[in-house]
Amino acid sequence: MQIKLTSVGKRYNYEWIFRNLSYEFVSGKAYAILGHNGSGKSTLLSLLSGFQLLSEGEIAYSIGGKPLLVEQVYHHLSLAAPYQDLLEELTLEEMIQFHTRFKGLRSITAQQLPDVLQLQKAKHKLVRDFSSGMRQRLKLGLAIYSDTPFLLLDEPTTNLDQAGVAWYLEHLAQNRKDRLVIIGSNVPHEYNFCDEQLPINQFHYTSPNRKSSLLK
Ligand SMILES: Nc1ncnc2c1ncn2[C@@H]1O[C@H](COP(=O)(O)OP(=O)(O)OP(=O)(O)O)[C@@H](O)[C@H]1O
Repeated sequence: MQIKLTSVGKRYNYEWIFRNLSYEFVSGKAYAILGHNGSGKSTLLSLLSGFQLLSEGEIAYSIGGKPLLVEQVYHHLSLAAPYQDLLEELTLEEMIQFHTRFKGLRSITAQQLPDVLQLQKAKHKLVRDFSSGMRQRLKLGLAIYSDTPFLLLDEPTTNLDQAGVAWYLEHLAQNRKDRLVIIGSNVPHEYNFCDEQLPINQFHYTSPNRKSSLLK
């Protein structure tokens, strides 16, 4: 999987979040998108996932050397993010069954996943009754263990305790080979292992006065 950005910019209404972003992401590497709160990390991740439209520029995707339409990216993508919903009315076991109808798992079976998540005791518990750390582990486990070449993780250790952070680092390390991994973060322990760091601030649009930053 390869993603090439050429002069990409995104604005909401009249506010440019970033502009002139040219970059190339390739499989086999892990990338950290860095920046303070509100700097545009989640915005960039959602552009990369194809969930949001660009305001300017181009994003080209390819897989195995063949071009991939943006509409097809979600087939090859797994995602864990704070704004992602879980199905509250399902039990853990049902949630895993539901997920695997759309995305198969890599290296383990659906029956093994609760053990891998260290949530075996919660197999029959409704997701709505999960603690925030359990929810985060479930989101991460479904993303990391989905059989996809493109893994996007936004703020992956949100709500995790020390053991949860260690779990995340271990399971991601075991499942990142040959994948493109992109992490949005401002917490060093969740991205220290990444091969590349991309501070979003360097693409912030700065203008001498606010008027000239308005869209012409
Ligand atoms: N749908 C939207 N409409 C208008 N403005 C938006 C929208 N989504 C995000 N923004 C603005 O874009 C900017 C970047 O937001 P974004 O969520 O990408 O930042 P972030 O770096 O991920 O922040 P955090 O670390 O707090 O999660 C912020 O100023 C935010 O208010």
